[in-house]
Amino acid sequence: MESQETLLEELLNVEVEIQDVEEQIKTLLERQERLYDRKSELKALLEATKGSVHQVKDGTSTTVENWSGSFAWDSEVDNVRFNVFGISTYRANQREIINAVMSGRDVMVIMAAGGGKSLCYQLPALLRNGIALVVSPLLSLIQDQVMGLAALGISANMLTSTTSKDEEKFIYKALEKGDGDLKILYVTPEKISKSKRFMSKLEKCHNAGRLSLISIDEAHCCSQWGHDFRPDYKNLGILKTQFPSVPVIALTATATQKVQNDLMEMLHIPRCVKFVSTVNRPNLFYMVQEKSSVGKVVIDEIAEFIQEFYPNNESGIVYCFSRKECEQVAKELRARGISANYYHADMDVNAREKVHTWWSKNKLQVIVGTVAFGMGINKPDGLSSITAWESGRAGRDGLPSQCLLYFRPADVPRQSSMVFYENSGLQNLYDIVRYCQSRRQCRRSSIFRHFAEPLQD
Ligand SMILES: Nc1ncnc2c1ncn2[C@@H]1O[C@H](COP(=O)(O)OP(=O)(O)OP(=O)(O)O)[C@@H](O)[C@H]1O
Repeated sequence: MESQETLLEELLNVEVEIQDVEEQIKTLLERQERLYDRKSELKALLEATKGSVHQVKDGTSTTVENWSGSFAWDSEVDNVRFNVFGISTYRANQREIINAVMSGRDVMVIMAAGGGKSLCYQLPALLRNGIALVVSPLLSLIQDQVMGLAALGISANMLTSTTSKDEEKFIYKALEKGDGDLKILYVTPEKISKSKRFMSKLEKCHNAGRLSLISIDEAHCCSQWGHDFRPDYKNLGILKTQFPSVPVIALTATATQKVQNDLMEMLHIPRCVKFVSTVNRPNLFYMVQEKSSVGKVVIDEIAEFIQEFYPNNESGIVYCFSRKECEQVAKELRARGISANYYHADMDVNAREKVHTWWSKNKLQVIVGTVAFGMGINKPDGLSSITAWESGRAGRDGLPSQCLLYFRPADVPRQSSMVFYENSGLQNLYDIVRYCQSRRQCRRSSIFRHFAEPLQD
């Protein structure tokens, strides 16, 4: 039997060796992190290079024409901007985009969430003769837009699964015969791909010279490389084929170079004028918090965060992974004195609309949703306690807003199984895991890198 002294000596040696190995692991992990960062940077740069070659070949460039010069419609546009939309000055690229659309060109707009994309097609829609068609992926998004336009006194309608028979009749008459007052018509993509009746009315509208503009909102949904591919968006190329003389404006907040190229191809707009604004949103503050394995602790933390930073009922969204979790989290937040309700695709349309309206009118502080609630909700104020994927909703009024992501490495396998069959699914997931784990890099810089944009201070 070895003496106690020998054992102690060996224990000490082992401890020293463990410490040494831990140091080495730390150094290696740091090295791995740097390499991953450089890898993403190089891949993004490579994509961007491919893109610019493509741009030159296609002649799609923002520099060829001067869209900020003066145009015949300047005074009319200014009048509508100010007196109908109540907007005193343009934000970056808005005026140029409007001029390109008014000139009848196909246009692609990449502009950060809340940057003011809607004005870029709504304003030309009012000035051009006839009806503008807007394709938008989600009911909640469409309802929100139509509500907003009605408040401005603009005649906009939507043709979706919830449209009443009377309203449908009104819309079809407007398309077919030019009756009634309709300037902007919102539809979901299924209408284009599945409703022969609608397409035939649209054709009549076009033949009579009354289809003024086609707008594809959230256009990244067309691309399998985008983060939210929707099969019905795949067929939207038919619009340009059938109505070649009508300008198409494709808008999205997020499109890597690969997605942009894909969109031009899928929507048949190879010669579009492209406007790319910065992805940077200086008013958003990104934070990552380690997520406890105990559910109650996480809810306590979220509730404390809301109560500490947003005591005046400022609006927010909490995103969860599943519908069941949304319901549980909303209940738990209510139990902690926060006015919260859930929103997900399993609810019936009326219940969903009610929650959305309460929240919009500040009768509800927090919506707990799946990403179904993410896209396009136009509510400008307040906080968002959200995943990085959906920070799009936060701070749309330009005021400071916080984006807090709860991360636990043990959640990764569950997420992996969900995205495994998606194009670039795992790659995107690992990017976000690195975003969470990196302690060295500014979080904002990962966003620039992902979209191949030069770093800003
Ligand atoms: N030039 C402007 N001046 C002031 N406010 C503006 C201007 N342009 C747009 N807005 C307002 O900014 C908010 C966001 O605009 P909009 O909904 O068009 O954003 P978006 O780019 O479509 O965002 P998302 O990608 O999230 O849908 C709206 O409340 C809109 O009225």
